[in-house]
Amino acid sequence: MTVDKIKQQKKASSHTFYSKILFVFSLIVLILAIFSSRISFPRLSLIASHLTGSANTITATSRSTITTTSTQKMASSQYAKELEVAQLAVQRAARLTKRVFHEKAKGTVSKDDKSPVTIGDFGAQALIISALKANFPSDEIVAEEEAAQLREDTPLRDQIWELVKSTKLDDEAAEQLLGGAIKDADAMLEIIDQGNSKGGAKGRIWTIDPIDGTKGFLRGGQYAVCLGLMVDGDVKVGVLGCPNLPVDDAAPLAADIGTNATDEGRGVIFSAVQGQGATSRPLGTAGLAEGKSIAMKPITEMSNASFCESVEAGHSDQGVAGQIAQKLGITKPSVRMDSQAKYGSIARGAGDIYLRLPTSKSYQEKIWDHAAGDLIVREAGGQVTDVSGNRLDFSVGRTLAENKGVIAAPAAVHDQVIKVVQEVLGQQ
Ligand SMILES: Nc1ncnc2c1ncn2[C@@H]1O[C@H](COP(=O)(O)O)[C@@H](O)[C@H]1OP(=O)(O)O
Ligand SMILES: [Mg+2]
Repeated sequence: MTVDKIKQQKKASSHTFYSKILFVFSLIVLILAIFSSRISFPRLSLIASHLTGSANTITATSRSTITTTSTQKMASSQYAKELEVAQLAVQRAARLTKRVFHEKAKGTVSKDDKSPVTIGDFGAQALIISALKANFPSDEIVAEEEAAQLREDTPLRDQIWELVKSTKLDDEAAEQLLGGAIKDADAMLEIIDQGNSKGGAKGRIWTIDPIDGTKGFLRGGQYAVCLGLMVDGDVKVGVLGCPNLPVDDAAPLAADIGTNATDEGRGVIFSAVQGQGATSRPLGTAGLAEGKSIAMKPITEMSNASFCESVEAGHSDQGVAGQIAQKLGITKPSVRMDSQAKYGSIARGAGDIYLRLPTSKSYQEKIWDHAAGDLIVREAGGQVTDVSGNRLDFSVGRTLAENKGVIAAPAAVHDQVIKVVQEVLGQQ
């Protein structure tokens, strides 16, 4: 054996020796790393890639880091598509209701429970459900209206169909996102009846009140187009279109807010996603206008606070509300307005407290009358409960069977308000 060959063999065996040491060392580091909860998986693979020197692993690591980042981004904008579709659907439906609002004859008929419903209610419900079904076909829907009456009344059906087929957003992309036009009048009736879910605690369920505050709508006052998404009984997305509220979030709640609304400077969409805050934006006729974050106004002195309640004395006990306000030290008279516009108004700090006191033992509030407003107020820094201080439970069907009344106030004073509510109700 030549000296050269011996040298080569020694070099080779020492190379194998060092490789073995490096391999054992790598193994120890890897085991330690696995047991250390502080080291994340991307960092783990980075260590592995350094140890093995494999270019492939480095690529995989970068990819896994990118995936993690985009997953985190997705998590922070969870329900982004639902929010966009919901806001555009409400904007389009509000466009339809505004056309009816300005007509003298609103195609009003009486429902079985004697409450009024107009061609605006039916038309808005058809447009919203059609947009939801185009985007989320397997979601369930709890909506206020049903088409039975329209199947018997062809002239009324045709009047609604004329409205529905001619109401569009002036934005091609927005219309496309909402799935475009409904096929014909019969398809419209079927769509209206897709809002017949029983509700409940499982899965994705939308709630729709196409015109909340129909009595206000007929009087020329406040009303709201309302849409909420519940997932497993919890409200995740809420949108309120309020065509007759001032656009300006800072506009104080005037006593005449509930009457003689005009289009001038009016029309706002409130929206919220659970954990992402609440927003307001002008109600438009095309794509969505830019939104602004909204928050409830802190109450420093109860004597300066204002409270809202229903115009309709049959919907909320105004006498009891007056006693509660007096006991709280509120000196201003109540601001009366119809619909969930009350929730939106306190969420942006135009008003402070919303009181809804039961007028009968048997009435059960409907989930579509509260789902969106409840989330928007809570996301703006408020608390919403029933008169006993329990959170509204949207998971028990089409009504809030477990709750009586609604008390909404800034979180910091909500307990104080509930205490007084219970004192006053206890004396009844
Ligand atoms: N006795 C009642 N108590 C509370 N709310 C009621 C009562 N009767 C009807 N409502 C509902 O009040 C809502 C309007 O509330 P507001 O007074 O805040 O504008 C309507 O959706 C209406 O439902 P419906 O449309 O079934 O008549
Ligand atoms: Mg309603």
